[in-house]
Amino acid sequence: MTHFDDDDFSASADHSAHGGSGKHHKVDRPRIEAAVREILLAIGEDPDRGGLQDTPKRVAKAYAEVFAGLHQDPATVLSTTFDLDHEELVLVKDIPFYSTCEHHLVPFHGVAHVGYIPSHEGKVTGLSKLARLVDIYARRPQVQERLTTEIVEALVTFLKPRGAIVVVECEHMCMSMRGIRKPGAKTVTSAVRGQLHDPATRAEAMSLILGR
Ligand SMILES: Nc1nc2c(ncn2[C@@H]2O[C@H](COP(=O)(O)OP(=O)(O)OP(=O)(O)O)[C@@H](O)[C@H]2O)c(=O)[nH]1
Ligand SMILES: [Zn+2]
Repeated sequence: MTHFDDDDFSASADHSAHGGSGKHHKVDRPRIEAAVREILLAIGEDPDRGGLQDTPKRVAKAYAEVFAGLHQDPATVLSTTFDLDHEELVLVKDIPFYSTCEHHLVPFHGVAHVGYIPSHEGKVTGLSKLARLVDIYARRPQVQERLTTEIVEALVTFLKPRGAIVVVECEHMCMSMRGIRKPGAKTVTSAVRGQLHDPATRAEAMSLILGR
């Protein structure tokens, strides 16, 4: 019998940018375990030696966590809103996160800065929800550009803000530990929407983001 990961994932997960199949599979741990055993054999290891015996199970458990975002719905996170009558920029910066490069399945990690100007009704969400939003999209096979866009689009869709900005700064392990081998190289991506396109507003947001 197929055993699926038993975490409480939403049935209405947003898969629009991930596979596009519309199917809502949860993480299939036995399948990961079998695949990891195959990889160990393929690299010339003995998956039955003491130190590796539990590795397929551990990797499956870790993948269920690392890719949990595939089965989480940003709508549920951003449904917590307050009428605070605040119509100026709200910015949570330096949100640390780990994601997985979809090209090499190794980590990329860094910080995200997430800001928005609430709608005229002053509808704001909880600050932690912005960090939760980052994790939902980071815990998927990703490229940094899409991660950045998906976060800003979720803000636009669910908060209907007057403007939104997302800046992401990352080091990609696929560029550090292998391939070109340039540890420390940082990739910066940004996405802006609405009033944040205005040069003065954008400059204010960027100075807050960069002013460490
Ligand atoms: N744009 C973008 N590229 C990424 C990201 N993560 C990894 N890459 C790049 O994806 C590319 C994949 O290139 P390929 O030539 O198909 O694969 P490769 O032979 O492993 O490439 P090298 O990393 O150059 O050794 C590399 O240039 C990576 O640096 C990302 O988030 N965004
Ligand atoms: Zn990579």
